[in-house]
Amino acid sequence: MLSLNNPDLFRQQAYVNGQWIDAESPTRKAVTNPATGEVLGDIPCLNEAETRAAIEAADTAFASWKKRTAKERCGYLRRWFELIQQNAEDIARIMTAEQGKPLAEARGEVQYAASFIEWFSEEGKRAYGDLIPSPTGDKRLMVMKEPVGVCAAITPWNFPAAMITRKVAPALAAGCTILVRPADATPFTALALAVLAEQAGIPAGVLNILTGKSRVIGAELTANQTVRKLSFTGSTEVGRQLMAQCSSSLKKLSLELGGNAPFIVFEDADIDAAVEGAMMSKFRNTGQTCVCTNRLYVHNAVYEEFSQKLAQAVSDMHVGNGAEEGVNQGPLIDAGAVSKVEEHIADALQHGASLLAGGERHALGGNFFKPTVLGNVTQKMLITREETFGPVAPIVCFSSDEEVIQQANDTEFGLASYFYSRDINRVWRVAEALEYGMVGVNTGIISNEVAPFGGVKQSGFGREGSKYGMDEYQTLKYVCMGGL
Ligand SMILES: NC(=O)C1=CN([C@@H]2O[C@H](COP(=O)(O)OP(=O)(O)OC[C@H]3O[C@@H](n4cnc5c(N)ncnc54)[C@H](OP(=O)(O)O)[C@@H]3O)[C@@H](O)[C@H]2O)C=CC1
Ligand SMILES: O=C(O)[C@H](O)CS(=O)(=O)O
Repeated sequence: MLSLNNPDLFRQQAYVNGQWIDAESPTRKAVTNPATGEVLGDIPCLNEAETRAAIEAADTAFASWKKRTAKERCGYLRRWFELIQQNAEDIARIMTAEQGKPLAEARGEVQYAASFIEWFSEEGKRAYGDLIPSPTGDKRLMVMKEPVGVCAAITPWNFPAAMITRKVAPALAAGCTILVRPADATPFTALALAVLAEQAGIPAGVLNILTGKSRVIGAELTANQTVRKLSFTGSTEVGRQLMAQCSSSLKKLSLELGGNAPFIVFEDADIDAAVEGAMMSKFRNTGQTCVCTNRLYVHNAVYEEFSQKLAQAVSDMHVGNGAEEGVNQGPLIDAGAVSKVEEHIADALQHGASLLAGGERHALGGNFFKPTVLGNVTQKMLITREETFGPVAPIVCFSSDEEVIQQANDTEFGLASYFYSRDINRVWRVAEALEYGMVGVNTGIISNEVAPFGGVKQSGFGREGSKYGMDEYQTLKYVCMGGL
C-alpha cells in the first residue's frame, strides 16, 4: 500500500460537480503498478448518461464561473498551486506507483505541472482585448476575449499531472469549466489534484474528473453539443479519431500528438554536451515522452567518439523500481510497450544495425527493459519511421548538412527536434530548415510553462503553455458601436 503523509489524497472515485461518486455499474477498472504488477486500487466506470450529467453540471457551473473576475478565478488557481506544493511529495509517490517513472522524475513533474497553474494564475489577468481605430467617425470598434465554454480534456498516462494542469489551468483562468478524462493507467494522480482543487475552493462543476472506458466517455464528450472545446494529448491515431468525432459539433480543438524527434550532432558540436543532451532527451521517462529523441544523426567525423560515449553512459544507467532511490530508469508502462521496443530493435538488427548497448529485456523481468543503443542505423528501418516510445537510441551516420536536414524532415511528424553545433551560421540555417513545432539547439530539454509547446503536420495543432496557451480556451467577440 502507498505510504502517504496525507492519505486523503488517494481517491478511488470520480469527481463530478463537487462530489466524489461511484458509477451506477458495479464494474470497476483496476490500476496496477507497472514495476511490480500489484493492484494499487480501482476506479468506477462512468457510462454515457453519467458523462452527460457531468457535462450538464459543468455547463451550470460555467454560467457563474465565467462571471467571476479574472482576478477572482486566478486567486483560486494560486491557492491550488500552493496546495500542490504543500502535497508535492505525496503526489510524486502516487505518480511513481501508477506510472513507474523514477521518484526524482515524478517530483520534477509535480513541479512542472504546478508551474502551469502558477503561470496561468498570472496570465489569466492579462487577457487583454483591443480597441480598433474606426474607419468612420460614427463608430467605435472593440474586440473582447471571452471563454469558449464547457471544455473536455483527454490525457495520456505518461505525464499524469502535467498533461492535466497544462489544459485545466488556462481553461479555468479563461473562465471555462472542464471535464478531464485521465488515462485508465494513471487516474490517481488526477484525482489527487482534484482533492486539492476542492480544498482550494474551486467551485463544484468547474473541474470534473471522469473515470471509466475511454471510448464510452470519449463518445459523449466529443458528440455532446454543450462541450465547445476538446484538448487531447496522445497518439496521432487517436487524435485523428477524436477530431472526426468532434466534427458534428464543430468543437474548438487542441491536439498534442505523436512525435519522431531527430537529434543531430554536427562535426563542430561539443560531444560531451551532446551525449548529456541525448541522455536527457532520449531516456527521460524511460523514453516515453512525445518529445523524446526518436532517432540520432551523427556526423561521420565524430560518429565513433559520440557512439562510444553514449553507449557507455547508457550502460551505466540504473534500471529498477522508480520508488527506489538512485533508480534513473523505470519500467515501461505495460507489456505492449515492451513488445513495440523489441519489434523495433529486431527489425533494425535484421536490416544491418549493430548493437552497442542493451538490446534485451532486463533481468528484473516484467516491463523492465535494458536501455539500448543501436549503431549503423538507416532510414529503411522501422525505428527511424515510427515512434518507439521506449529506451532505444538508434544512431544514423551522415556526411553533409543537406543530407541530414532532408533525413530529419523525412517524416509525417513535426513535434520536437534537436541539434548540436557551435557554428552560428549553421545554427540559424538548420533551426530554420527543420519542419517542427519546437527546436532544441545545444540542449535536450526544451519543455517549460513559458514557451509554446506543440507541433505541426501529424503531430497536431494548438499550443500549450506560454502566453499563447490562453488562446486555446478563448473566443474573440467583435463589438461595433455605431451612431456616435
Ligand atoms: N504530443 C504530446 O504531447 C504527446 C503525445 N503522446 C503520444 O501518445 C502515444 C502514447 O500515449 P498513449 O496514452 O498510449 O496514447 P493514446 O492515444 O492511446 O491514449 C491517450 C489518451 O486517449 C485515450 N483514448 C484512447 N482511445 C480513445 C478513444 N477512442 N476515445 C477517447 N479516448 C481515447 C486513452 O485512454 P485509455 O488509455 O485509458 O484507453 C488515453 O487517456 C504516443 O504516440 C505518444 O507520442 C503521448 C503524450 C504526449
Ligand atoms: O506528454 C509528453 O510527452 C509531454 O508533453 C512531454 S513534456 O511536456 O514533459 O516535455
